[in-house]
Amino acid sequence: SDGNASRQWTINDFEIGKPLGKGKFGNVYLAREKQSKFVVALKVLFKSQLQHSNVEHQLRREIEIQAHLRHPNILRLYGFFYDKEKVYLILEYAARGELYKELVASSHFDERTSASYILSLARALHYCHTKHVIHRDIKPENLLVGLNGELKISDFGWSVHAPSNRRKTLCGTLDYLPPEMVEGKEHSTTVDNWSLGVLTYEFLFGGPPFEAPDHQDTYKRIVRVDLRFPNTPEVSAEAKAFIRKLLVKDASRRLPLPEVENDPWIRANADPEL
Ligand SMILES: O=C(O)Cn1ncc2ncnc(NCCc3cnc(NC(=O)Nc4cccc(Cl)c4)s3)c21
Repeated sequence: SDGNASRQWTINDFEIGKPLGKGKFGNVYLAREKQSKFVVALKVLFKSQLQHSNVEHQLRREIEIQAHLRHPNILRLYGFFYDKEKVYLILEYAARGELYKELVASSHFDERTSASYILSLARALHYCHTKHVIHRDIKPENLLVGLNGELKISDFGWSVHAPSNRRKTLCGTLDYLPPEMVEGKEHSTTVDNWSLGVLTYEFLFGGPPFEAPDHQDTYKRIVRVDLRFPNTPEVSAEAKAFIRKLLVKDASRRLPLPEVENDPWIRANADPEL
């Protein structure tokens, strides 16, 4: 309930468990709130590093945005607290960790698994877009898996309100960015539609579509929409047709997210229980 979100937590309210992951700004630990015995993930961020990288405003925006998002496929940010040198994010615990590890372990997903994940993602992103929130950083590392295999979009550290021309300092990979963002132009919610297409390709083929030895080559392949499909693994024509509906240079012509569930490939392959 929101009653808890606003109370002042301290680190002494939690028992800290095993580290779940190591990040650029700090680590994530399994933790349990002592009174309620509620299990969470606790991300510990060092203020010094946040200040050094000048991202405090981004963190504040993330906390603000996440406070208003409630969806089964969006990882909850229950609240935060801080002490002299650290900021702590109280996060929903995703018991099966990063989807990325499963993708690497199996090299690629089959069409039913891929379509089911993509449908969940489309619904979560459409929910964000109805609240004028663009995630902007949809990639396997930001997708977590819950106890029952359900997908959770996480890390709204790069999200903004639409429309935006806020530069995404291209420190990370360009692979998931649409042409309008790599070109630094104004962009809107449909940047996430593009990323959904990149992700579909990566689930099915094991790597992103515009991968290249260096930034410049990736940049060129994205702005030219230089999309090629390898002959292996074997992928259906319907899957390729679905990807082509999202990887469209003209942002206004990308498949709208509410129409994803009516796509023939999604209908034929996504788990109807979703
Ligand atoms: O820990 C792992 O590696 C994987 N793992 N495994 C299970 C699990 N369950 C829950 N969460 C996990 N990880 C944290 C996911 C995040 C959610 N939201 C974030 N936000 C953020 O980092 N914001 C942020 C940071 C620094 C600067 C700025 Cl500007 C913004 S990180 C889990």
